[in-house]
Amino acid sequence: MAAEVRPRLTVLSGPSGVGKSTVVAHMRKVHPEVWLSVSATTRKPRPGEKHGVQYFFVSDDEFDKLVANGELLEWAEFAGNRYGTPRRAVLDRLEAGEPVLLEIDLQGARQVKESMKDSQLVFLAPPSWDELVRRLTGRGTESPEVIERRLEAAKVELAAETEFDTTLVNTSVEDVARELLALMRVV
Ligand SMILES: Nc1nc2c(ncn2[C@@H]2O[C@H](COP(=O)(O)OP(=O)(O)O)[C@@H](O)[C@H]2O)c(=O)[nH]1
Ligand SMILES: Nc1ncnc2c1ncn2[C@@H]1O[C@H](COP(=O)(O)OP(=O)(O)O)[C@@H](O)[C@H]1O
Repeated sequence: MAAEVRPRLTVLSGPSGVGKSTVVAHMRKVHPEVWLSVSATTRKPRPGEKHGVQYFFVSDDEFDKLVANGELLEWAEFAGNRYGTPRRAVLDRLEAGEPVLLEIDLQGARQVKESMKDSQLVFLAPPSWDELVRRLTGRGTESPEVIERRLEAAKVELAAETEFDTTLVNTSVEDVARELLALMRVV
């Protein structure tokens, strides 16, 4: 099989509130067969979140062990919690010839690019700064202080856009989901 048609590892990153979860949810509604890695995290589950679905919720000790045993493809600390991608499940999917999608932060995206050279990094950008603020505020899940902190982080993330292979601007969820599927060669 030629290298350019091999299924690739695709990383989706972008500032908090830009619409990453919304785009991924829409994509999986249209194409339920698309596989998304489930990360391990030390963050506490939010109401409605289930172990093994949104995340594998682990203790600090368990996370330490995952790191020590080399079981994570990448990991990072974000807003006081640790998050990491289980390595085995990702490699199994790629070896089976299936495309793989990771929704992780900028620090994780950088590590993946370093360790897996043929991965592609996709940056999800807001149509404008004001729209990002509107979405993050409008979601209504964070306090004003947390929104401020996430917007500070967003400035750093937006400044790193040129490190990514592709930028998709999230104006229309349907359009972005379609473009992402095309990049992953699912459609
Ligand atoms: N590096 C890394 N980041 C992750 C991983 N899983 C999730 N993240 C990122 O961690 C950040 C916080 O996630 P979360 O607490 O679920 O908040 P939310 O994505 O804003 O709802 C987001 O930028 C996620 O993309 C992972 O396995 N590795
Ligand atoms: N293209 C879009 N147009 C308008 N609102 C959007 C769009 N994409 C997402 N949103 C809204 O923006 C908010 C943040 O989206 P979310 O998917 O939670 O962001 P992220 O996962 O990147 O933090 C949600 O209220 C969501 O409904």
